[in-house]
Amino acid sequence: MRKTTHVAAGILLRANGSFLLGSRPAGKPYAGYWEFPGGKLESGESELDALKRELIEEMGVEIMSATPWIVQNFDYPHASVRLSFFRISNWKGEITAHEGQEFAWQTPGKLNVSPILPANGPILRGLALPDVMTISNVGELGETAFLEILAKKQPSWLILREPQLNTTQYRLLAEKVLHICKNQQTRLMLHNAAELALALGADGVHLSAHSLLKLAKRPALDWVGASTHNAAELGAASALSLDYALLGHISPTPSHPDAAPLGWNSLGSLLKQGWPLPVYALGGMKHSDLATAMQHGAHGIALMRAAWT
Ligand SMILES: Nc1nc2c([nH]c(=O)n2[C@@H]2O[C@H](COP(=O)(O)OP(=O)(O)OP(=O)(O)O)[C@@H](O)[C@H]2O)c(=O)[nH]1
Ligand SMILES: [Mg+2]
Repeated sequence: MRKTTHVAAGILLRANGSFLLGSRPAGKPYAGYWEFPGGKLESGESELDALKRELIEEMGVEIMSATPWIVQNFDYPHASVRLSFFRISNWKGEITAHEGQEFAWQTPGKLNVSPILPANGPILRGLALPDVMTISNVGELGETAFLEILAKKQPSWLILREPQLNTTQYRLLAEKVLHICKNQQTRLMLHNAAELALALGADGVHLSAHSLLKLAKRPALDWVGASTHNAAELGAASALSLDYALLGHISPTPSHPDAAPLGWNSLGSLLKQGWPLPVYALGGMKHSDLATAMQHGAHGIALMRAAWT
């Protein structure tokens, strides 16, 4: 087996969600391809230390805070790389091309530069995911109240998970919810219902861990995510190239009164193993938990009760 080169790369993010790409300088492998600024770890260096050094060297930027994001392994003809991506929304210094590269701010889902480094293609989709994923709560709120709050709050993404409904009831609800979501540009993920999502034209499907483990291939929908509880299930979601995973439950929640919560430390150690997909902290989350979740390597938080109050 050949040696793996460890690389740290930084995603500079502006408040409007746009992110920075740089072109690789002449003389390097894949010159002219677009990438996230960063480079190889030197011996004994941590990923974050390497990233801080590279961003100063390559572009005169001092990182004020960065949170670990996803880890992508990729085999190039010239090297096998393990890329650890960080999200950076707080930095100091003028962005300056110290290596003759070009820089371009990009909008998720609407890239206007090319080509992109092959390892980066799959991860760019993750930048279109929201910090807060919302999960429906018709079960506790009742349908009328839920639909009203949905139209008022207009979340950017919604997972319609209502296990108390039978197939017919769920389909009827999904039709109403989809109508509201289309009007207000909320992306809608149906729960364990890939065929219904295709038939109705919903944005994707969200799988329970149980369904995830039974699947041999990714359902043919634009967006596919899954609920997970441990490394084996995160591994299954990664192997199917899913777009995101929810991981929980992290804090005590009335949804799982008997099961012990994972807690932030276990979430942190699980995510430190490095997964190629964004992971949301789920279970007993409040809006105020977002920063803690991100510091532990999560992409964001998934809210059920707290999303609708
Ligand atoms: N910086 C960076 N490297 C990436 C990305 N995606 C990706 O596949 N790589 C690969 O990771 C490796 C690290 O690249 P690098 O050339 O930036 O390393 P470096 O800054 O330390 O350069 P040097 O070795 O010339 O000093 C390359 O094989 C590159 O193709 C990315 O988004 N950013
Ligand atoms: Mg570099």
